Amino acid sequence: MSETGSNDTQSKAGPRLILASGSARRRALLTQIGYPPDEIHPADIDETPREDELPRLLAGRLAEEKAMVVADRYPGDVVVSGDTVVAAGRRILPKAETRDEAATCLSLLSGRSHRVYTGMACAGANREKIRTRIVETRVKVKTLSHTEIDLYLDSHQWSGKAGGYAIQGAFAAFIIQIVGSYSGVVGLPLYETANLLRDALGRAPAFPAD
Ligand SMILES: Cc1cn([C@H]2C[C@H](O)[C@@H](COP(=O)(O)OP(=O)(O)OP(=O)(O)O)O2)c(=O)[nH]c1=O
Repeated sequence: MSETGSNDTQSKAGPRLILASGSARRRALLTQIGYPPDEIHPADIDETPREDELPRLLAGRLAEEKAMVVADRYPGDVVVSGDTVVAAGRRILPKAETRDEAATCLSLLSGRSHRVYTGMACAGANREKIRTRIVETRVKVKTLSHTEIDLYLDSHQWSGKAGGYAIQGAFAAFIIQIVGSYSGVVGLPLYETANLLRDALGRAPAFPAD
C-alpha cells in the first residue's frame, strides 16, 4: 500500500477507498464490513475543541476536517474518516496520554453513564459534498474500586484512547450497559458507514470469508 495518491485503476474499477485515519481499529472495522481501505493516509489536524464547543459538534467537525484535508490529496477517490469524542456531561474527556490523565478520566466515568459521540465523514469521488453522520452512544460504567482502577492503569490499554478506556478490551468487564452503536464507540459506526460507502463507491461490499 503506497501513499502516492495515484489512482490509475479508477476508471476500470471505480473509485478507490482512502481511510483518513491512523487508527488500526478503523481499518479493521472497514475490513469487517467488506470495505477494506485501498490506502491509509492519517490526517494531521489540530483536534483542540473550540471554546464551549459541544461534544457532538466537535466529533462531526473533526471527522469532516480529517476527510477534507486528505481528500485534497486523492482527487477522484472516496475518502472516509472518523472521530471519537467521550463526554461526561458537557465535559469533553481527553485522549489519555499519561497515567494521570487516564486516572482522572476513570474517576469521572466510575459509577455513572457517559456519552460517546463518533463522527464519520465521507467525501465522494466527485467532491460535490462531504456527507457526515454523528452517532451517540450512552455507556453505563460500574463503580470502580481502587484496585480495578490500578489494574486497568497497569494494563496501558487506555493509551491514546478518548476518555481513557477501550470498550474492545478489558474495560468491557466494567460496562453495565451500552445504548447506541458498539462499533461507534470503537471508532466507526458501521451501519451508517456501510450505507455511505455503498453510495459513494457504487459497489456492494466484499464480505471477508469466515
Ligand atoms: C472510547 C473508545 C475510544 N477508542 C479510541 C478510538 C480512537 O482511536 C481514539 C479516539 O481518537 P480519534 O481522534 O477519534 O482517532 P485516532 O487519533 O486514534 O486516529 P485518527 O485521528 O488518525 O483517525 O480512541 C477506542 O479504541 N475504544 C473506545 O472504547
